[in-house]
Amino acid sequence: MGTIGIRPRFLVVMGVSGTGKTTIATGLATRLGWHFQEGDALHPQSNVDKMSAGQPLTDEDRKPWLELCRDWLSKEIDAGHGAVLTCSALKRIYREQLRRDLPVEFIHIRVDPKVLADRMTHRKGHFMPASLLPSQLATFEEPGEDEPVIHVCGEDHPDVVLEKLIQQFRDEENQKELHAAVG
Ligand SMILES: Nc1ncnc2c1ncn2[C@@H]1O[C@H](COP(=O)(O)OP(=O)(O)OP(=O)(O)O)[C@@H](O)[C@H]1O
Ligand SMILES: O=C(O)[C@H](O)[C@@H](O)[C@H](O)[C@H](O)CO
Repeated sequence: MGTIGIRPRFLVVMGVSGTGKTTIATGLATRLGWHFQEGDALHPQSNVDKMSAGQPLTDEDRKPWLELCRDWLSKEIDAGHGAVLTCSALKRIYREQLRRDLPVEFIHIRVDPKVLADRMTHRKGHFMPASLLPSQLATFEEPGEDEPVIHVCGEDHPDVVLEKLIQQFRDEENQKELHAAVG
């Protein structure tokens, strides 16, 4: 158990660009004392160059990047330390690659596309141009019921999202303890 009674989890904060993945992932890592990795920092330079030039990535471009993301998660799992990674994880096959043989869970941040367009237009110092938002939205595959995904509303204040997530983690711990005591 961690310092505030929450067992280590291995989370990918996912969603199209501008949904607030970095904001939520760093907030969780700080509050829970878990390790954080910015998925964007693992992109090969060729991917960053492509996106900066306004070209969407292909499955082939994303494959080696997703493997680096999975390697990071795998190392954290071996170390047993709670960990949070940001990664768009837009398609089911990408999410399957990330969690292959690993106890990885996803937090999907939903935001209305109009709000996203506004955020991306006003964001400074980021390589991702707002012009790539339509391709992000077109590529995105809604996670299925069978995928280990928690959905959150990315239009709420980040503090509200973080409070709800941590409460949900606590509730799940309590449920488990109850089952163990009863069963
Ligand atoms: N809940 C929120 N409400 C309002 N603004 C937010 C919220 N979360 C993030 N933002 C703002 O939206 C912008 C995008 O946030 P952030 O960089 O965390 O998203 P991201 O999903 O990591 O983006 P990318 O994948 O493109 O790197 C930032 O300017 C951030 O301050
Ligand atoms: O799969 C992708 O197309 C990429 O990961 C993008 O989503 C960006 O890296 C990220 O969102 C930065 O804005």
